[in-house]
Amino acid sequence: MGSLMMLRISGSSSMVTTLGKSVSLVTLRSIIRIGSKVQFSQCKKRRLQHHHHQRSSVLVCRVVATATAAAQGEGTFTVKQKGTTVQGLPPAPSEASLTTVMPYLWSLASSDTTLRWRLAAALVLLVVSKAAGLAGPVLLKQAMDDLAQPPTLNATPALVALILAALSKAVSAGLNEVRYIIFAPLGQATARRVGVQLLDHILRLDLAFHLERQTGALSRILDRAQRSVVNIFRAVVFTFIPTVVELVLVCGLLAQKVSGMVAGIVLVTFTAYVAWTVHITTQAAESRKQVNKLENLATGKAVDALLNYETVVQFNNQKLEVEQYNSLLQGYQHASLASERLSAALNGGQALILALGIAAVMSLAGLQVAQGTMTIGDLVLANGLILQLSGPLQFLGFLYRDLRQSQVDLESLFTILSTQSLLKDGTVALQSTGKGVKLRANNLRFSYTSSREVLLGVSLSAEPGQSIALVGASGSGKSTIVKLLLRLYDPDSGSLFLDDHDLRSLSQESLRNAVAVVPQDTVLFNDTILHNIAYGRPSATQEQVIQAAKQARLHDAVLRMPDGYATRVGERGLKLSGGEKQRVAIARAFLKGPRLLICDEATSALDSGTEVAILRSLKELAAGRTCVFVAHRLSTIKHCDRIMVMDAGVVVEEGTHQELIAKVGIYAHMWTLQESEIQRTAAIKI
Ligand SMILES: Nc1ncnc2c1ncn2[C@@H]1O[C@H](COP(=O)(O)OP(=O)(O)OP(=O)(O)O)[C@@H](O)[C@H]1O
Repeated sequence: MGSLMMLRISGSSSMVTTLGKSVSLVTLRSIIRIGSKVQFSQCKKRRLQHHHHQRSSVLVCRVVATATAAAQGEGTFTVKQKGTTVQGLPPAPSEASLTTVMPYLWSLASSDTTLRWRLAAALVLLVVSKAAGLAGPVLLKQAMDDLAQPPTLNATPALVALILAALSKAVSAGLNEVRYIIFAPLGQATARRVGVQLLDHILRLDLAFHLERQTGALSRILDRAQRSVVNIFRAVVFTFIPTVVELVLVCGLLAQKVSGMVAGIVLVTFTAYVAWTVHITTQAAESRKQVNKLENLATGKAVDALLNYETVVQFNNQKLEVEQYNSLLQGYQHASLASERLSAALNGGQALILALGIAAVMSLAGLQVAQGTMTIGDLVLANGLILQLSGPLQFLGFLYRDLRQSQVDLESLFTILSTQSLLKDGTVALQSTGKGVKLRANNLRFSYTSSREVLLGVSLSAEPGQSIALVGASGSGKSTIVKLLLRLYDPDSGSLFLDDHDLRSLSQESLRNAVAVVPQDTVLFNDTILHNIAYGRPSATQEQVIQAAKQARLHDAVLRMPDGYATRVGERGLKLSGGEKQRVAIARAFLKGPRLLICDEATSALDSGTEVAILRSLKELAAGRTCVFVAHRLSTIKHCDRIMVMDAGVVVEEGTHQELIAKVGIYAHMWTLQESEIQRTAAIKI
């Protein structure tokens, strides 16, 4: 005997589903304390290592469940705990300058103890590897000075110094590699956190935000934000800090071992180099912004055309799409070329400054050697140290550019992260299971844009388990009411109540758990049909999903098409008809078991045979739940408890089918028209 147990933990909130009943829990302890309903005991945590280096832990517990008198279960259950919990991000700064980005990234990286240790270890290794690198030229100078004193009695110290000088490079490089390995997870983990949080944030933003953005452009921002985080970390931890440390060490050594003058020239060269790099890169950043903008437009255009492939082909507009894409790409090319030219100026200038600096140091050192104020060893030391510094300096320019570009990319990230949803989430939890919900709407007024009001004072109500229908002319505001019910928008004035709670006071999660929508056009994910149905309740078992599919009259043969349950929609010729897609939507709703069912033109795109079959499924689904039907075909809603006839944003008639027919008003007129249409079609068929 067994009962279904699923526990999902993410962050601090938990959810346990037992015998079809969901209970929100804060920690595992409180699950154990529930006692009378569910008892977890002998819990053992087991860590699992998956491929792709993912780790998760699994809690295996002995569970005794006595949820209802009829169903009792006892047995050992596996409780899965997600290994990839994501903590919240620190608040994003309002703009992306170096002074705001660094503290932001620092707080991202330092919020995790392991990452903090990695960062500390990487910084220690950095100093040690730099010191090892600089030891090379110093040892070389030592050997030169020893060997330059004839006759050399004992050459051993000089030879040892030469060998150590050669080895120091290898030691420095080796330590560098270790630093990369220690650092890599830090950059990756931080980038992942940014990516996950950004997607989470975007998905929680309101519909208005999503309607204004192009999906392709959003996905690029998501992509670039993660790359930028890694780039900035790499640039700062591997290049800027090391170069500054190295510069200080080199100048100190030169001043002490060679001369203050040489150290001064190195400092001037470095300053000129950085000034040139910053000057050109600032211009390049502007140019890069333009490149990004045009690239986003071009990608967005291509994604749009691909997503709307069928429409493009139906209107024979391939040429138009390609031409528009081409002109956007041309703009992108011009902007990229300008960016490339700046890049060439940057590289040329940097090389020149460096060459002039080295020439100045070497000629000064050569002069001093000739005058006898400097040894050959000093000259070798100066040369070695400058070469040591020039390597990372060249890298510095490249990474500074990268850094500025990343800064530009992060600006888009911050803009999105600081965008707040227009809909403030409430705190009251609407009961998600149980009988139908009580629905009230008082005097709803709403406009999408300030220029036109779409709803001009709509009131409606439904008792638990009742069904209401919204009918009326196209554009009269029926779907808008549905959007308000789902709280995709808030009304400008008036209020909506579910179970006597104002919709604005409800948590959106609980609201959406209690409501299911069967839309006109069901969107399927590129996954198996089972997955698409399970989307209604991801924690459902395969048996429950198949049961829901049966309730929606989706035949097993369709589920298994073309060979087994594993085929993804769109793969190996698996494509569903309009009616089958509707059944998937209905199966989703069955699985969800909502308190409020909304059918927005659920059958209007179907032939009458399929419509009858789907209406039968819908009727079963609707039983006991509160339902809102939006329909053009009146035959589909004539049994509803209340029918609201809408026109230009107001309810013009309301009542039952019989009452409205008896009234001989708009509804009765629409009914007569549709009936005679049906008879005419039937006559044509005969
Ligand atoms: N996102 C939007 N932005 C601006 N106007 C919108 C938006 N969505 C709908 N509208 C407008 O609001 C009005 C009401 O639209 P709604 O979709 O609610 O009508 P409907 O009665 O459901 O129509 P139909 O029966 O054709 O689906 C229409 O004039 C429509 O153009």
